[in-house]
Amino acid sequence: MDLELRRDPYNVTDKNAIEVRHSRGQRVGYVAKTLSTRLSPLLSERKIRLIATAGPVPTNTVGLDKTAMRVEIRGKRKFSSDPRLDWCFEDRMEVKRKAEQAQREHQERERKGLDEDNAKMLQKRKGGGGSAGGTISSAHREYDADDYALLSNQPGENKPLDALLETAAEIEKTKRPDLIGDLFKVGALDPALLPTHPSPPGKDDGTMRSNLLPFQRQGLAWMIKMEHPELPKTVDDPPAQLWAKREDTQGGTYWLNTGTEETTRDTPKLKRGGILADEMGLGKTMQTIALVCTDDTGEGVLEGGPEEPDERYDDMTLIVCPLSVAANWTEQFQQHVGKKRLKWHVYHGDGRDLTKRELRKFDVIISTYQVLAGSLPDSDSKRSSRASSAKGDIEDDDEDLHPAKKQKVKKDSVLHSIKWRRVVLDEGHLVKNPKAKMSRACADLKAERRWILTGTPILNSAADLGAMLSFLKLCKPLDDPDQWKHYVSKASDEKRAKLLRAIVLSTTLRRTKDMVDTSGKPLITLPSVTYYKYEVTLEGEAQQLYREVEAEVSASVQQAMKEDSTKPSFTHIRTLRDRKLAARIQHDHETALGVPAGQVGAEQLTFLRGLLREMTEAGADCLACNQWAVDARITMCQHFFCQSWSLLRDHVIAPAAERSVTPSTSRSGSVSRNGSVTLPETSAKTAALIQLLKASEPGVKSLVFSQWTGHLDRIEAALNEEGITTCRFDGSMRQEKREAVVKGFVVPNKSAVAGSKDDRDNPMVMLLSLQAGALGLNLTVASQVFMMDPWWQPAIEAQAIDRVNRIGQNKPMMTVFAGVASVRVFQIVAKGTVEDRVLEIQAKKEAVIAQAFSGHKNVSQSKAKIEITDLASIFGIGDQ
Ligand SMILES: Nc1ncnc2c1ncn2[C@@H]1O[C@H](COP(=O)(O)OP(=O)(O)OP(=O)(O)O)[C@@H](O)[C@H]1O
Repeated sequence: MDLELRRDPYNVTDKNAIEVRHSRGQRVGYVAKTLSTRLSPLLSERKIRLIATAGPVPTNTVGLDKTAMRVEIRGKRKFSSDPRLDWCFEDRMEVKRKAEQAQREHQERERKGLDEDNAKMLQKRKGGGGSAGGTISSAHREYDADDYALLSNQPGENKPLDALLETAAEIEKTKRPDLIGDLFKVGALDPALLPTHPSPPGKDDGTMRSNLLPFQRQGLAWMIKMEHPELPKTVDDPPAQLWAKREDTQGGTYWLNTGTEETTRDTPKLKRGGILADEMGLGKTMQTIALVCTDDTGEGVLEGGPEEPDERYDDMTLIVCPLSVAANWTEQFQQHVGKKRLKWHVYHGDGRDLTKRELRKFDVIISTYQVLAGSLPDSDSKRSSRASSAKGDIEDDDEDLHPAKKQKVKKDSVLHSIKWRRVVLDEGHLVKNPKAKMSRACADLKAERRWILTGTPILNSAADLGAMLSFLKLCKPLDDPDQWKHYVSKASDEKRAKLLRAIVLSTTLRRTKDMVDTSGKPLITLPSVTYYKYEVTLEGEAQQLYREVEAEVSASVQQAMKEDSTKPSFTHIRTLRDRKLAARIQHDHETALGVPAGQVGAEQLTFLRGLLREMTEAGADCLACNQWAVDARITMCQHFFCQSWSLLRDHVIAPAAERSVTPSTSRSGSVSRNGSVTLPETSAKTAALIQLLKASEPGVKSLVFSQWTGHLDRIEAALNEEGITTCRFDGSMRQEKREAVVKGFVVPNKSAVAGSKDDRDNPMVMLLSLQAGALGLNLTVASQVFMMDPWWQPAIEAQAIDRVNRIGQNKPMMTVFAGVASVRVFQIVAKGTVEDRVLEIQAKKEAVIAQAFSGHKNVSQSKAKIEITDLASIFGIGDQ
């Protein structure tokens, strides 16, 4: 059979390694070292190519030690005289042997003091032999198994993946704290005990093409109840949206707000909706679709019988999501419902041409956060006028808007002019800053029922919950950020923890993948996830460069901490570090090229502005806050930020032509046309990635995440060079392109491995930017995830990983390691750099958030410490 031989320059144990692959592309072993050492340099110089054949070679080489093969070495005639090829030619080898023999004899004679003439003659013979003619155009030589073999069963080489995995540290992440989930794991709050919808939409009644799973039927019933909330009937009933019923000494009843301790005799108004926070991939989209397909009256679920919906609202649901998941929603509607039953429309890009009247023909409108944020005027922050489209006919909603905080939406904001039955914010944790334009635009929508879907309700701190309440308008008055600050943030540890728990329990439902039903059966069965920390070592100059830059950044952090006004965040620091690194490398590069530092050329400026425009239109997220970038700025190294990230302000390009570029230091200088700078860590990590990808089992598709699109570019180039076909999903891509990429990738490619011929039309690797690709996508076709740079927020990483670890991940045979079916997650970390410490910070961050909910002492100090001490510890400041 034909075999393929190719260089494996990323092999860490042997830089001359040559892989042997089946014609289908699967690696079966390596060429014997004795031979690969000779051939490898010539292959790299492209002086030769190899054609190999052998008898049958099994796909599974376990148990196989060595096997012989025949290799033809082909190349251009002019290279044939290269002395490194002498060993291929019997005549040249004969001459060589004779010369060596003569040499030995000569040395012997010399040693014995024999005559000089003979020695000269022998020397001449040796030189002549080296230039002997011959051709290698079809030279070949047969070797025995010892000389020329496939090594297949030696530790570290015959099972390349096993060997690689052995060098990676397995990280215990399966037991990561899930504070919100844990609240539901106790006693009567156990979601397994929730009532089930008796007759959910499904295949039987023809309303949906799929049936809900049992826990999803419970979820649907809970959602319906939350859309029809009821106040407690007796003093013993649990509070609803924090309102508890109380009796005074005269037997009269009044209402106590358990959050603010305010009392009133007026019956409080409850709001409709809540937070569905099931872990990623358990079917929040699916349950929401079922809710849309269900009768709005709550029939069959409400104990008191159906309740007529308010007719002042249009019977329409608005779904607001990040652009990257808009296609997923249409796909899910198509898959589970179909156009005959429901009509939906995507209100984004060209889809925005429809008028209000035209939109009313649809049941569901899917739009994006970017469209919503664009509906507020640019300089709206100081305005406080009333929402323009409100005619005052929906009093409830007008009351919802805190008068001082009402916004003036643009007159043509169709989405704000509709009174929605229901508004759903998908990935609703994105509205984490209630003062941000995007959050305000969402809060200003008019809706009878408001929902947030998120698998990661808490990203940074308990304040994220407050931000969600601002949209939901639940648990008044804590939905007002100022009131939240007053009653929650400033409360004592114990009181705050109690309050947070009460808010979660009256607004949220969360089920996690490890939960079981009442009979002890898991909610869903998924393969396990194994996490590996895979360290790469930076050497020599790269290591030195990192040390120097980290020292510089450390000084900046110390300064910022002293001033206290800047409040640097983890992301700031990482960005600052990378920026400094890039600037340094850039500077060196420019010095070498003779480009004057500190100047930005017109062409480059045009390029960066174009890119900025493109990214803004595409709705790229701010690298620092992970939200849709407000008043976006781009750095010279093509990083995209909200204007407000002050540490970076000196280094950015603003959209308006009159604003100029102000490079921060003479070091930053100009950048090449595409602005890319190769950080040394990238190449070391890419080498590791290539090794792991190539060693993976046939059929295993992989997701590769990085937060820097520049890194993705370089990874892409390196992988492509290695013959590994890739596809790409990032924030700069248009909606249609994203859709097409996902559609192409989700087709399984069962027998292919990365880099084989079979991966050309159906790639085994998808490169994703963490910002655009971590949320909402269904990519269960993959069973391996690579995180190329650790992220500060564990929840963001969990989001990325759960693109594969979700319903539909049923390919356990694909990644069997040590006999266990598993999804593999690799955290590729540059050893001895700041990244090493990020993983520790992740764990700490989780613990600090958990503390806020548990009410441990000194929570507020701990909270502050995550900002300051951890930053300090990243750069070793605390140790000084
Ligand atoms: N009852 C069901 N029947 C068939 N497929 C289902 C069902 N529930 C969920 N799925 C599928 O499981 C996958 C994950 O579901 P879904 O996208 O709704 O999860 P999610 O919780 O919204 O995830 P994320 O938080 O990542 O957005 C989807 O492909 C969906 O079609």
